Amino acid sequence: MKYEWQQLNIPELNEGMGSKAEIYADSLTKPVGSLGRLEALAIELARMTGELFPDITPPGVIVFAADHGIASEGISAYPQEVTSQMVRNFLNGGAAINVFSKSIKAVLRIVDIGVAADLEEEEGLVKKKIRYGTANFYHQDAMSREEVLQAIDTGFVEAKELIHKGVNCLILGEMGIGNTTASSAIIAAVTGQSLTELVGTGTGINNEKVQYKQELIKKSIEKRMPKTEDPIDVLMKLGGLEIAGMAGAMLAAAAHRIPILVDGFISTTAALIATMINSRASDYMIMAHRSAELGHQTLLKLLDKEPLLDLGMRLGEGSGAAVAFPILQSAVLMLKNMATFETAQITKRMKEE
Ligand SMILES: Cc1cc2ncn([C@H]3O[C@H](COP(=O)(O)O)[C@@H](O)[C@H]3O)c2cc1C
Ligand SMILES: O=C(O)c1cccnc1
Repeated sequence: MKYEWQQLNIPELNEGMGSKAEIYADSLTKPVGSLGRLEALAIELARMTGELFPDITPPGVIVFAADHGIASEGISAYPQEVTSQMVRNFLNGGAAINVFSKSIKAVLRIVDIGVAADLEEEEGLVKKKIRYGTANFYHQDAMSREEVLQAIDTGFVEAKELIHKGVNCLILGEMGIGNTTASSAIIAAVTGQSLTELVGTGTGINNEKVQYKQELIKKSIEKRMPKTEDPIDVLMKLGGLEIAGMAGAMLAAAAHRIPILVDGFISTTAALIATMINSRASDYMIMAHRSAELGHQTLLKLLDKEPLLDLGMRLGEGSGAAVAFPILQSAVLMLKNMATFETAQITKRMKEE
């Protein structure tokens, strides 16, 4: 054991605080249960943080960028260079995640964990490149075992730093052309679920290409033979560096009782990996939205998690989670700032016969 996250002690949920939040929510000036899922969220957040009125601001958004060798098989609607071009866009403030991060006053970090191009020093760019993209997993392992460990650790350290700076809720995002292919492959390898339920259109490929993508993943899994129960082996065989980084960051958040707002298909794949590394990590995850990417539905069912939103989004970058953050904040403020029946002198619910 070389890395902190390999022997992580993730605290149990604080059930006592959850019960307190439940009782307190019923004392607020509204019919019992009338704020629906917001009430459940307030209880979940109390369990996670161990506080009745947790402060989940400021949120932190870490976008990990990395390339995928499998992109050379033509499984994306966009070419590989879009990854590095989008990193520049993130740094210039022009991407969707910039806009949404700003509106929730998030601390935003962009991490080059494996882009297949040299990026110039620039303010806001965290340069932690482990390699210039993964290898094409149809022909060879995506990376070495040590590179997987380094990538997870990079995410872990990055998230820990943000948490020490005061970030109280964590959103992970990614940029990496070809990463829906890596994600579908990972989920198929781990769950054995049929590829027809896991492979979608990603950035917008046609049906013929989707079939080719399925076939390519099937053959690659047969060739690489990832060890189903070993998340490190799965990442080593299939990639990618940004998925490993996101998983590491999730582990850091869980260890610090920081709620994780999970974005779409790629983020949830990282959530699956983090949960395989440490099953308690899942206790600290709230699924922000249902991505329109086909496999996300299947994955959410497997993880037994219900997302907050369903807006037909299929972007990644952490965008859906950033859009969902105000819902979490509403849940916190409901509990913290509403009057109780007692303080507002309102007559309580009648007893039924
Ligand atoms: C301009 C642009 C911005 C993006 N932002 C996120 N993605 C998303 O699309 C990619 C995955 O889809 P596929 O597997 O089909 O390549 C990832 O980079 C993901 O973050 C983008 C894709 C593009 C083209
Ligand atoms: O849901 C996602 O994360 C997603 C979907 C399609 C393309 N990129 C990301």
